[in-house]
Amino acid sequence: MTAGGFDALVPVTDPDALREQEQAGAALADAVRELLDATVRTRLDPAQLHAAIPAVREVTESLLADAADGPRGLEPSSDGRMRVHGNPMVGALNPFAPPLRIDWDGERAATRFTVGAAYEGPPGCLHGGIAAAVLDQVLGVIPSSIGLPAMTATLDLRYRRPTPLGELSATAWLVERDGWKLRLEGELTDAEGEVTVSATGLFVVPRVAREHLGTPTGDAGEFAPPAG
Ligand SMILES: CCCCC/C=C\C/C=C\C/C=C\C/C=C\CCCC(=O)SCCNC(=O)CCNC(=O)[C@H](O)C(C)(C)COP(=O)(O)OP(=O)(O)OC[C@H]1O[C@@H](n2cnc3c(N)ncnc32)[C@H](O)[C@@H]1OP(=O)(O)O
Repeated sequence: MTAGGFDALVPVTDPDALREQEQAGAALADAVRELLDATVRTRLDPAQLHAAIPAVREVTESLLADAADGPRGLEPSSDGRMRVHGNPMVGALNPFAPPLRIDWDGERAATRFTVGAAYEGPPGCLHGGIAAAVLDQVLGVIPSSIGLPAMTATLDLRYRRPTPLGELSATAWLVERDGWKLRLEGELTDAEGEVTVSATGLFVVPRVAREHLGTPTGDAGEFAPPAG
């Protein structure tokens, strides 16, 4: 990802060790993403499917030997930015995330990504809820990148044509700012360049974030914790 529009960062004690941890976690997520895709696509017979389960469970048990009790929440990254690593769209540690890698320059955000069998809704096409999640995330990056971390208050979608699975892109842009409210628009586009879904969103800086303004991170919708 590119840097955000401002550079408020949190101090990281040992960035090299943290980077190594992040890279290993992301590599594991990549491998599990392949497993997810294979699980959906496999045509092995019932006995072969049952035979695969113990090995998968063994890996799960090994990972749970040292795991958080619940969601990870906001954590500092090796680059000093706060991130939700479990985010289902951009989280580096989440195998369900495509993952999106969103570039932004303040008032515009864009991503190219690939979706396969695990995201299928209508046959051969992207599930509409996933399209909504992608657009929610891409629109949601912009408020943070201009220092106004905001939550989705409304998200209106127009599904213009089916979105084929495969390579896609999404873009979003700021239309208007009115105090703590931001109006954003965006589009999901297929590999042929056809717009398949268009979105309009109202994002509102929540009261809790208003108290923390001045310490946003500029990253994918996260904000820094309160000082002290
Ligand atoms: C558990 C705590 C979490 C705290 C997180 C804090 C900050 C995080 C910020 C960014 C990071 C978040 C996510 C990552 C980025 C992208 C991922 C995609 C985004 C999401 O996935 S995000 C999850 C889905 N999202 C929600 O889960 C929101 C649930 N909801 C609420 O949390 C409140 O509802 C909220 C915050 C929307 C407003 O509440 P509030 O109390 O802060 O603000 P308030 O009511 O004062 O409204 C101020 C002005 O906005 C107007 N306004 C409000 N809502 C409106 C609406 N729906 N339509 C038209 N106008 C609306 C009012 O009319 C007033 O307008 P005016 O000033 O002109 O009178």
